[in-house]
Amino acid sequence: MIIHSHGHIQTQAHICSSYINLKYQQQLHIGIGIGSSQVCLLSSKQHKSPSLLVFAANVMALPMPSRRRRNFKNEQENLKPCFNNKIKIEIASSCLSAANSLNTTEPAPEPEPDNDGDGDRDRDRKTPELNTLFRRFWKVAAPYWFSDDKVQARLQLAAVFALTFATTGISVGFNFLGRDFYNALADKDQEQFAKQLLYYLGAFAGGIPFFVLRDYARETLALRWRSWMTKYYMERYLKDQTFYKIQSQSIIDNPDQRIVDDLSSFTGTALSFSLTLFNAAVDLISFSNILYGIYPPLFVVLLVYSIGGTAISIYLGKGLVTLNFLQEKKEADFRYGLVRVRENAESIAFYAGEDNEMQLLLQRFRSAFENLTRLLISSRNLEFFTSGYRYLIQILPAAVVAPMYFSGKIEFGVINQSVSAFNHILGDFSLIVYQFQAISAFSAVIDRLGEFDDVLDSSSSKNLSEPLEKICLTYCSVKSFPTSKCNGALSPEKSQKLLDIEDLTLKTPTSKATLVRDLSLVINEKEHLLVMGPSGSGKTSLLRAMAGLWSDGRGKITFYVKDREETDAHTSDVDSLEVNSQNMNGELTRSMNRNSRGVFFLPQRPYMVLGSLRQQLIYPTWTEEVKPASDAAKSAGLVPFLTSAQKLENVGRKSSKPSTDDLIKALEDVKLGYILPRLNSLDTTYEWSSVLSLGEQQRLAFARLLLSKPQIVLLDESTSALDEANEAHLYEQIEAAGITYISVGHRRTLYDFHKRVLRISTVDQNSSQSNWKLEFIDQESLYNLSRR
Ligand SMILES: Nc1ncnc2c1ncn2[C@@H]1O[C@H](COP(=O)(O)OP(=O)(O)OP(=O)(O)O)[C@@H](O)[C@H]1O
Repeated sequence: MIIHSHGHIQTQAHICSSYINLKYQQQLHIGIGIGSSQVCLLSSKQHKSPSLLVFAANVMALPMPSRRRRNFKNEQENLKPCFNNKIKIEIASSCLSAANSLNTTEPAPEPEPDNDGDGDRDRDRKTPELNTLFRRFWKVAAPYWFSDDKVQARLQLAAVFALTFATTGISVGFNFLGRDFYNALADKDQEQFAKQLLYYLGAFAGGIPFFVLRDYARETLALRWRSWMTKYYMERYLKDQTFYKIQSQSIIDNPDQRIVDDLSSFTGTALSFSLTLFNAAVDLISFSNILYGIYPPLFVVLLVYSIGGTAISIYLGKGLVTLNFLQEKKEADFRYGLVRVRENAESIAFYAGEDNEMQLLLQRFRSAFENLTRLLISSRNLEFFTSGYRYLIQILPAAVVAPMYFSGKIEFGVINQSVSAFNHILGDFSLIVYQFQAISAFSAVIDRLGEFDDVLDSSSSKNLSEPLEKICLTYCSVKSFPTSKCNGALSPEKSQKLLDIEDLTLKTPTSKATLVRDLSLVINEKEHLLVMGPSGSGKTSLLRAMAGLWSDGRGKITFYVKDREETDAHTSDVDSLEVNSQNMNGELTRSMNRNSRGVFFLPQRPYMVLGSLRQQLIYPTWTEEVKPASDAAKSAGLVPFLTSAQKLENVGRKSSKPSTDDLIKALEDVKLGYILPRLNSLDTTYEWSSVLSLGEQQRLAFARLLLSKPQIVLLDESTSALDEANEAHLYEQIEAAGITYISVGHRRTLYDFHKRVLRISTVDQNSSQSNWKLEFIDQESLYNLSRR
């Protein structure tokens, strides 16, 4: 069986294969051949199975990574017969070989044009099931109410409910006051009328503060809830390099919008909806009694009317959830497009790319506009119904009760009372009809946040897309030189060793193309290494693997570094901290280790944080204490969970934060002292990536490095924007600081600062030969060469 599909399915099939790999490696082998433009999912001819066909068809149909996982779980049921029959299907890792061997592939059809690049996904999007929505709602909403802040949260919630209860009581009181007021009016009883008027005014004065306080308490609680959720989501987003995985693998759209807008509307709406429901329940009980007491058939008519109305509005508005979901996404895409223009203002201005930008932005806006038009049409159709529903019945209670008034069975005020009670109950029964648009928008928010939550969870537990075999990254914490031992064996030469790479084969995360094959290498202290090779051969990727960002492949990378925390202790132990695919907790420690364990990384593109020059310099080794933004915030008592993050982050760093003098010296060491007079102080904030030249930004990055004083640093073309004199100066500085470095670069001038060169060539995917060569750099012959 061969199934063809578009290129974008490659990853999906691949992830499924990884999933099978993890779960059913022993029982199941599936042949997945991935061609450059198509996917072939093969079963061996002698083991045809309808279940496998179903599975294969579903793999092809899956639209998004998150849904892919969910849907695929269901397919396990379909696949069970295959496992039971012990069908053997082969996992082919190479797509080309499978596609070529079959030689029966058909060209993939041209994809339809797509406005925002996500058309397929958008078109495939279905209205979520009600139970999925409920599950997601609970998953997103529950953690706060069981968190450290739960006592305060529950107390505030109780207060809000009590105030809501009080306001319902006040409404019932107004209903009776209204009845007596109109009775006095109809009886032309002036004295009674004046008395009722006074009661009315008194009730207003006493009752209205309850309404105001209820709203204030609700909004304060919503803000507190949102603050906690924001921190909770940001922590999970930033932990374990999840932000990097989400971005580099395009797992979900606009996580930033989900953290900012969706969380805000989720907390606000969830609270107001729960109160509305509570209010409606209390209201219903109170006013049902009144209405039922006046005329029971009126109550029954109302019940039938509202149940019918709810059913029709659900039918008419069922597409609104998806449209609202897409609207949020498209608006966020458009806003992100504008942010990119702001961030890349200079490059766009140099290119004079305004017209293209305008075109791209318009395309995004048009996509949002088209969806909004569809949303408006659906809302309009629903509105026809809800308006009719709302007004059609307005005169019913008066019309039904009037004959009783004419026959003298009830007083005039009772007509007013019945209309008021009727409207209250109608409102309570018709919550879904009246609030349908808000409910559908809220459902979209739940769906987006639930999806995000699932992704964050899968990232922090076990990433299903990660294969069983992967690179093992280890930090061996050496507490004292030179008598250290590792794994029980005394090993004097290990005292010098900083990095050991054993049989490393590195692959790209998505296409799984091999970049480096069977690399073995040891770096001792001061044995600076230069990594060279053609563009795209995998030099940066090698550093990515060392930094723990990429882990596809096999082999072992071990850092032997003095733990900063224990540098002062001078014990003679070695503590090995292994991080591998089997160890979920180890996974969590991977990025923390690198930062706190004397391994530093300077990326190819200098990164300037949003903040002052001081914050630039201490990044990422230390953080500034968070101060309340204003006195008002201080006096209002800032919620505790918004200040604790910094303290946590600084745990494990014993080296004290550099003083202002240290920072100035570091700037002077990288020849950046001249920028200080331009600024008022180290605490002035600028848009640094626009204010500093690229070379200055690179020098600033070296100042960070000198302040942090790691034992080993990975430099990815970190001096590419500098002149040779500045480059030499920076290398001298880090050499003098005792930092061992591994540099990636193309320039011949870099030979002067390194002892060895690792040459990586572009890998031949069809051969099994290693693609690297390690050479010593003969400084003397280089010197002679340069003199000639
Ligand atoms: N996220 C990714 N997913 C899949 N492939 C990637 C990803 N990022 C980079 N690649 C590919 O991996 C290969 C190696 O990239 P890498 O950045 O390591 O190259 P390099 O040798 O550092 O190149 P240069 O000298 O141009 O900086 C390239 O073919 C690149 O297209």
